[in-house]
Amino acid sequence: EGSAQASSSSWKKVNYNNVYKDIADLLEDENYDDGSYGPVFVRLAWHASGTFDHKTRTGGSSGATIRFEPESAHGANAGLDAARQRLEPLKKKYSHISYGDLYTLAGVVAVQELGGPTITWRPGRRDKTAADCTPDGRLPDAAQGADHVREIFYRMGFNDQEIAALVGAHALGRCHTSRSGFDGPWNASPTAFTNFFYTELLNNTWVPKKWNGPFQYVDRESGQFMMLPADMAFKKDSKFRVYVEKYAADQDAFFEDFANAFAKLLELGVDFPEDAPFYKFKTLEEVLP
Ligand code: HEM
Ligand SMILES: Nc1cccc2nccn12
Repeated sequence: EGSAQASSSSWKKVNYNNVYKDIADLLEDENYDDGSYGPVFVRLAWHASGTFDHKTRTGGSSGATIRFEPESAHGANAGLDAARQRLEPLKKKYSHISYGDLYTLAGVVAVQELGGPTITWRPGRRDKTAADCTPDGRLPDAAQGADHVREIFYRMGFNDQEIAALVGAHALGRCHTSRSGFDGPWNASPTAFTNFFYTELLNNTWVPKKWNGPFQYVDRESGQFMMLPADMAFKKDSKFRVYVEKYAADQDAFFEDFANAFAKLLELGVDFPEDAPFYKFKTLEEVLP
């Protein structure tokens, strides 16, 4: 998956409103997971960006090195080839777009089209080569708790409030034993961007799942839904819990804080051209009511 090394002004040759619409048209597929590529697009955008180290200014969403081995083969990135392959035809169609811009924009489209807040986004990420891949271990380990989560996200430059807002994206999608090894749906509506991650985390009784896979939780009420050990850290840790309770009680507050933190995540490590415009895209529904 090589790409013509974008010149510093390639980004000006792309109509991002058209790219938004084409990505939105790719979302639905009744034969994929719960009927949408939205959740895995959000995970691709987050993993492409979450490698950033603010001390060394390495990693982050400029470069899109997640598309190359060894990074694409890191355990945390298992399954993301499904998202990259779904988006590949758009790289062909919009030859001047960078993978970095394409992958992050796909995350924006997914959040917005699944009912989430408007995410401000800028073009101008420039692709790098496989030589610039980041080392493994920069993304969080779901088997660990609050101290590890803080270590990973403080390294990116986030605070507790931003971390607690970001994890609300677990309202989307599911775990796959073939990818992370964890299993299962977490809720009956995994393709709706809501504050349900927080309400379910707080309102359900979560007990260890009895199975021979990795340690995870299941809700005692239905026995159907899951939470990761790292998810439970947001309920157990008193500083994170303050935000979990705030977002469970107020979806608008969650949307506002998520929009700010997700926009910041997707810009980690990028030196944007100073004339790159900020976009606030309309959803398909707003354009074609
Ligand atoms: C707090 C640390 C986090 C940990 C330990 C974590 C871990 C995981 C794991 C193990 C999965 C299941 C992967 C699979 O088997 O397919 C997953 C899925 C997902 N994660 Fe996270 N995650 C974290 C934070 C985030 C953040 C910050 C975002 C986005 C802002 C995010 C978005 C998602 C989405 C959308 C899915 C569903 C993907 C799908 O359905 O294919 N996660 N996460
Ligand atoms: N959707 C999803 C993915 C990964 C972890 C998780 N915990 C709760 C929900 N959830």
